[in-house]
Amino acid sequence: MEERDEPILSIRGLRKSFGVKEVLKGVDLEIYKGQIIGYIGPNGAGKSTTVKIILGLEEGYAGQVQLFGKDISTQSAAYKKRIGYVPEMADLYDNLTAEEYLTFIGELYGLEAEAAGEKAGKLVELFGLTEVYHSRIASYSKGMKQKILIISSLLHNPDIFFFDEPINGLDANSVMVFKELLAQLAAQGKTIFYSSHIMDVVEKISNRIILLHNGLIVADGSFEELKNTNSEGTLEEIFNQLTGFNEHKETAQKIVSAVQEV
Ligand SMILES: Nc1ncnc2c1ncn2[C@@H]1O[C@H](COP(=O)(O)OP(=O)(O)OP(=O)(O)O)[C@@H](O)[C@H]1O
Repeated sequence: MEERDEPILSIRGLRKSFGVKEVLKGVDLEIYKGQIIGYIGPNGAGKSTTVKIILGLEEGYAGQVQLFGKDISTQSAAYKKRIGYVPEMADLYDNLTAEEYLTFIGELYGLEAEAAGEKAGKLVELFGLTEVYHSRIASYSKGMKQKILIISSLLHNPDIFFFDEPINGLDANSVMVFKELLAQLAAQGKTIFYSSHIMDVVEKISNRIILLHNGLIVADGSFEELKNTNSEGTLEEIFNQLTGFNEHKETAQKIVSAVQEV
């Protein structure tokens, strides 16, 4: 068993407002090495905002965020080299080839150009992209671009990963590889923070699920634990229950009526 005394990520009383709108209203979290956290919540709940604060991309918050045992507001930016990040939407440098882009990213993370190129080449092959390695990213399909983002997050062998809808656009076989990759990375002691709306995937891959709703954590536990404390069966149903939503049929009917009007 891993030593679990020291959390790798610790968040206390995190609050964040945009104008008069308070998005995070006091989030408390302790995350340990080797955990796969499914971070879920309705649209606009504040999931990306939480991740951006941890990554140092969003300032002006109240509360404390410690990563790798130190407050992120006082430690040097070097801590970012221990983070792998797949954002939900990314501007890839479309005019570059994957080789150019990945070598560049590897260098940003402190790898030597040659080592970065070699590692990128190996990962590109394992992700089945060798044929297009020297083509411009602009010519890639959606799933191929997503694989490049995933490779970018892995290149520098980080200790913690933040994935935001990482399997967007991946085909079924690639999803299987990715899910297995998460399990094996976690078994190596890597920590994974996985934000997604695909409930059946979150249910299967996470060993801890955290539900953010109206700026607060309203559920935190393994899927089994959530099932025991809530009457419903699947994670989708637990999500509906905890966010107080049961109007999908009525809402769909109203949309159909609105579409058919005039
Ligand atoms: N830069 C910003 N300026 C103003 N409001 C913002 C900004 N960033 C986020 N917000 C607001 O904060 C709230 C939370 O946004 P956030 O992107 O964190 O939600 P989310 O849980 O990731 O949602 P989704 O599931 O839709 O991706 C939303 O109401 C959003 O409009």
